[in-house]
Amino acid sequence: MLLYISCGGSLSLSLSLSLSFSPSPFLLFSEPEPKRARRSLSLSLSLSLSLSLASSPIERKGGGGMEIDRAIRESTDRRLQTKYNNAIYVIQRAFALYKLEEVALSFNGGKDSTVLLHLIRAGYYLHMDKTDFCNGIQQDGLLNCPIRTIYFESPCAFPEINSFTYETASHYGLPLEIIRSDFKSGLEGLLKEKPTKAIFLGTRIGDPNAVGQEQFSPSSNGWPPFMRVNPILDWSYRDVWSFILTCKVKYCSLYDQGYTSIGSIYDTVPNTLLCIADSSSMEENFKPAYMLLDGRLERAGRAKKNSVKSENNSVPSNGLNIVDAHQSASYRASIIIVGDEYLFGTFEDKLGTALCKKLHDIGWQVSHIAVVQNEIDSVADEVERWKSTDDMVFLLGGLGPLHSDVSVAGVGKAFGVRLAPDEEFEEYLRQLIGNNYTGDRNEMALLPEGITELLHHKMLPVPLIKCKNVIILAATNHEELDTQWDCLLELPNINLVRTAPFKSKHLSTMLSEVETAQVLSKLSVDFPDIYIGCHRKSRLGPFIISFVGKDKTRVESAAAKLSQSFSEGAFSEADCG
Ligand SMILES: Cc1cc2nc3c(=O)[nH]c(=O)nc-3n(C[C@H](O)[C@H](O)[C@H](O)COP(=O)(O)O)c2cc1C
Ligand SMILES: Nc1ncnc2c1ncn2[C@@H]1O[C@H](COP(=O)(O)OP(=O)(O)OP(=O)(O)O)[C@@H](O)[C@H]1O
Ligand SMILES: [Mg+2]
Repeated sequence: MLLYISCGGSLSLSLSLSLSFSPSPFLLFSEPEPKRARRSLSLSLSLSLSLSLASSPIERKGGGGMEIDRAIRESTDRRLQTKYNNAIYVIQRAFALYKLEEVALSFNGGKDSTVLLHLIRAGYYLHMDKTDFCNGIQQDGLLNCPIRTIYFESPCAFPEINSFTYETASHYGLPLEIIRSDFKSGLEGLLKEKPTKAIFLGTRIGDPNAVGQEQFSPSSNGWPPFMRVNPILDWSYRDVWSFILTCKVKYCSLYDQGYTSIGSIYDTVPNTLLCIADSSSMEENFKPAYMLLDGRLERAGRAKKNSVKSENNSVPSNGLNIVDAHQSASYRASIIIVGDEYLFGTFEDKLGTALCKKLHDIGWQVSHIAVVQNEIDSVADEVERWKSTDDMVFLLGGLGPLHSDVSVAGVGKAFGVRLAPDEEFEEYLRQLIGNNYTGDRNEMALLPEGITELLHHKMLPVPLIKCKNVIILAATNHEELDTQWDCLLELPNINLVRTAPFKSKHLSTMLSEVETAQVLSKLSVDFPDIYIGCHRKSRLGPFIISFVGKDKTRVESAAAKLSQSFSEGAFSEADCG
């Protein structure tokens, strides 16, 4: 369903002029709150085009976007200026490529779309500025921003987000098009009703949906055809807040209450990293979003989709359901060991086994352990194979500055993303190894773009690398593995969930495999939820049968059933540590 709401703006010059003087929308807006950080705005008298218009009605009403351009140019933040210039370039390219009525801004009141809105206002002002000078048109008509603005309104949105979106649209005269259906069908309807060739989005590298996107990316297969324009794709969390604070633009009040990335009311809470410890108060208080130091943790307040699995281990009588119940309570991991030395037989891998034990101890199943060569393709193939079937994939080895250290590149290839320099990781490496790199850029700081999360912990000299559900461990011995594992268990939001531990029982017998085979085969059918494994240390020594599962009673009854099938004393309990 599509609703068109005119908020005081229009594509027509005269209409936008008359409506922009209506005072009511502006009353909704106050100056930025005092607690927000302010930067002094020095009024330099440089002969910039924007300053030459400083006293025009555009500036007085604040609708023309020139104040944004001026705030950035007057700031001393060189990084922000570069990011701004690049974003404006992308926006101007879009305005040059498409007719104004064919482009739309996808705006949802979030911090990224707030930045995007103001960049578009500035880009539009600069674009029109050039056009008008060419055409000899006066500037005074550009009080509002007449870019079509689409908002997918949902009953699950925070009321603060909803009202901020409406107020902002009203304030800047954005012609708002409200869509009350899911993104895909909403866009199908939109494209049928109005020719829409390009849509501006506030997507940033690091967003789950940014993988593989460029600044201009056609919509995905299966989506209606349009160009996704992502002017702030390369902006960091810090860049977003530098822009908002430098330009002193209003943002949704939730960001002053500890929210750092906003989804629905059902999956978003304030970011605990901003919680202010105050034992005297019963209430939890939070610092504003711009105080978050590590932007990589901006989504720490967002619940992970599908992260909560059923812990219900109850066993129904029907065997099929037993399997389902058992599987739903288990997480699966795979382990990939990278190293030619293990394949030559020169060294024996012990860390993989130790990691299996650690995973087993937190109730996870290890589906697979592989040893691969130091080749990007070997790593990529193996990661590719397991990343979608297992909850987590662990890589051991192949991390470092050597030609044979290919784990990071292999992971990037498996996800189809390129490697890009990671400033923060580079800084850690610099602190650890000084400036003794080969070449002018540290190759170890090239990480898979858009999917890398650095896992920080005070016990780790360098954060661990996580790409989606793949974690690259940096351990070379048991002690390091123990430390890294303990850190992983303490870190929030990485989905390494402790589940019900496995229970096991081991029986030892001097009976032969031939004598026990038939009974064991029937047991495995009767107890599909229990792993029944056999092991012997020597051909002539005792034969060990293991029963492993999450339900202790089921483990016990499977073991008891085996014992009862043979003469008394044929089995004794074995301790397999
Ligand atoms: C205007 C617009 C265009 C989109 N186009 C695509 C697309 O082409 N392909 C796609 O997979 N998702 C597309 N999406 C969905 C987004 O990738 C993403 O799921 C959405 O922004 C919600 O993010 P969240 O799941 O983190 O809340 C689009 C969303 C919007 C609002
Ligand atoms: N409901 C929506 N209506 C319109 N556009 C949307 C909607 N949800 C997402 N988008 C578009 O997708 C972009 C990315 O969404 P995302 O949630 O990552 O960023 P944000 O909401 O702007 O900021 P935050 O990360 O703080 O939530 C938005 O900037 C906006 O362009
Ligand atoms: Mg959001």
